[in-house]
Amino acid sequence: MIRVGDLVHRYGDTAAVDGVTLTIDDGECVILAGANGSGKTTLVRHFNGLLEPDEGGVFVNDDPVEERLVAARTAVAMVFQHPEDQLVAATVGADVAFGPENLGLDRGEIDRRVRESLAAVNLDGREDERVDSLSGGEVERLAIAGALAMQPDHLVLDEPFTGLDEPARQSVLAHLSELRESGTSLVVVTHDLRDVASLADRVVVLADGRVALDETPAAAADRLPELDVRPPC
Ligand SMILES: Nc1ncnc2c1ncn2[C@@H]1O[C@H](COP(=O)(O)OP(=O)(O)OP(=O)(O)O)[C@@H](O)[C@H]1O
Repeated sequence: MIRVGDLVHRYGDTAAVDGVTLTIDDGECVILAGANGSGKTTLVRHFNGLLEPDEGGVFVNDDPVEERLVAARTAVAMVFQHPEDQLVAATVGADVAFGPENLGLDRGEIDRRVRESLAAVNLDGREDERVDSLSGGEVERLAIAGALAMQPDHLVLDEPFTGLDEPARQSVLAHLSELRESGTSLVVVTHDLRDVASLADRVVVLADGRVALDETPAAAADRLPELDVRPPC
């Protein structure tokens, strides 16, 4: 479970996250939506301690993130916009293996996770390719594979579908659905609900750093346009 309590994050005098309280249960899929600049990325960066709260705090699996940083980073995997900044190795296989290697897993388990994670994003069998030869969409898929290989309790994806073609999108969606079934919670940051509405249990909309809406997708649909969120078709 991820529990956010009265979280405030300021950049200078401006509160980008302004008193957010939110719980994400295990196995739940939450869409985090809102207009540009509403605080979505800032909020999720607190889920594994990439930012420190000015007020309030975040608990992951009941551990306070600030005090149990390694536990939080093991439990919560993130895929951000500009995934090219997240790549850590020269080849596809080595990049996906990096996280599991740091968990100290044995080689057989690492290889299995690399294979399965690449297959989930339609990059099967491309372990030996250089990352600098990949297209933008392939880099996005590689970053998602890297997060999947961690088999995290909670997976946060910030605008994961922007550069994906339809087969890759369908493949990632199918895998996210399986993950949710297996108890992984998913937080998908987007301002276009068409991507993941079918998967979501809840839609949380931020406006000016505050929770403006927290509803099921069906109940939220009517209010989304006024909050600058594109509703599902
Ligand atoms: N590093 C930073 N320094 C100063 N201000 C920042 C920084 N990062 C974000 N902000 C500001 O904080 C506010 C929230 O930004 P954030 O990126 O969290 O919003 P967002 O909802 O994720 O936006 P987008 O949909 O455009 O990605 C914005 O006003 C933004 O300009």
